[in-house]
Amino acid sequence: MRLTDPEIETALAELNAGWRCDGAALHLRVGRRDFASALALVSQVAEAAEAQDHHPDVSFGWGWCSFRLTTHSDGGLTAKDLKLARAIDAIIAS
Ligand SMILES: C[C@H](O)[C@H](O)[C@H]1CNC2=NC(N)=NC(=O)C2=N1
Repeated sequence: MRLTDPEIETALAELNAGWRCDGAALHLRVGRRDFASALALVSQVAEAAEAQDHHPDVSFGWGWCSFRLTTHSDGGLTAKDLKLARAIDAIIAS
């Protein structure tokens, strides 16, 4: 069940700074010290995604990671994306 725009707005306000919504997906880009640190974050997020059976699209390189969350089976944003975004926020804050 796709989220409504008000639900998305509320969720964005509750998530940590940095998440952006393009309507169909949530986007977050974070900096890291180097390539190994970026890969370590990707690995931590991958673990959470596997645990939730809900997966981000991921790009990363030396000093940065980028996550894109959408529910492919629903063609847009759902509560599953918010749950994963919260998990990613917690990993970044840890
Ligand atoms: C069968 C399995 O539950 C589905 O393929 C899951 C896997 N991870 C997923 N991740 C995302 N982002 N969207 C999905 O629709 C999705 N579906």
